[in-house]
Amino acid sequence: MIELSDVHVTFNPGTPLETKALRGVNLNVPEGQFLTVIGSNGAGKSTCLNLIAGLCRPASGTVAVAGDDISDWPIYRRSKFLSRVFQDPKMGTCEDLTILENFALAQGRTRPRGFRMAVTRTIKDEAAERLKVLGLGLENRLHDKVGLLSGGQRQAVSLLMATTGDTKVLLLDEHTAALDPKTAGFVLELTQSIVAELKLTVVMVTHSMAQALHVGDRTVMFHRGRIVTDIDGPKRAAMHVNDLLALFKQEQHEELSDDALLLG
Ligand SMILES: Nc1ncnc2c1ncn2[C@@H]1O[C@H](COP(=O)(O)OP(=O)(O)OP(=O)(O)O)[C@@H](O)[C@H]1O
Repeated sequence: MIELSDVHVTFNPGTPLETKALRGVNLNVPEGQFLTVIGSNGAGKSTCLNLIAGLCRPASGTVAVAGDDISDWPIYRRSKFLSRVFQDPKMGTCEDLTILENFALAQGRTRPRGFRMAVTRTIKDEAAERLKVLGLGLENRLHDKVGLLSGGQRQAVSLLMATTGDTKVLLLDEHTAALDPKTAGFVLELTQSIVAELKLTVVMVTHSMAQALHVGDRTVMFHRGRIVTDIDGPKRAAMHVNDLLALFKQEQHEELSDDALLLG
């Protein structure tokens, strides 16, 4: 479904600030797979998501989705099948618009020439139906401004909005990191149930090694712009957080500082 072939991304090339953020990344994420991505600070995780989302372009190599080389596609063209949820709950929603208006906006996401924000009865019914599943009573607050919601409520709404329409690929950029543990657990469970229901292909960046191992089907670890570990199946199922940490140290021949990765 998602295929990165020998991708290199370099920021500020040819200047003293040159940074090789991705250095020959090969990654094939099959349709329906839930991939978790972990790595130390500056390893290239966000750059990888940016590359798939179209926020940066490869210096060389290709990015393909469903067999199409999308390396040069503009963001709006990708948004027809791809969406993203960020760490900051404020990033996924417009606080000055109501919950319903935000849903209408999400529906318009797939249209290339600007968005239409017409709130039709269908959108209202769909929004209410999907919000009801959250069990937060938000289906009765369709006309409340999103700015009134808590961070967790807002992130749950962001997730619903990101998975409206024809979304096939979901990119999660540490989307539970800014939430308290209980709310993070709720949003993560919601994520897993939506992904299973809609059979989405997912790339989730996390700093939590436990989350990386226990959520999804496969885990890759980035270090200095390269994928250094790629585990799935029984090997991954039998692995504990400490094993993953040991594997990282073995791959890198170096010690990790405690703040580079969260062990919990
Ligand atoms: N827009 C940019 N301009 C210049 N350098 C950048 C830019 N974006 C990222 N970088 C650099 O590229 C490297 C990879 O950054 P990236 O954000 O992908 O890492 P990360 O693994 O997501 O790290 P973190 O966990 O700290 O968010 C880093 O050295 C970073 O400073």
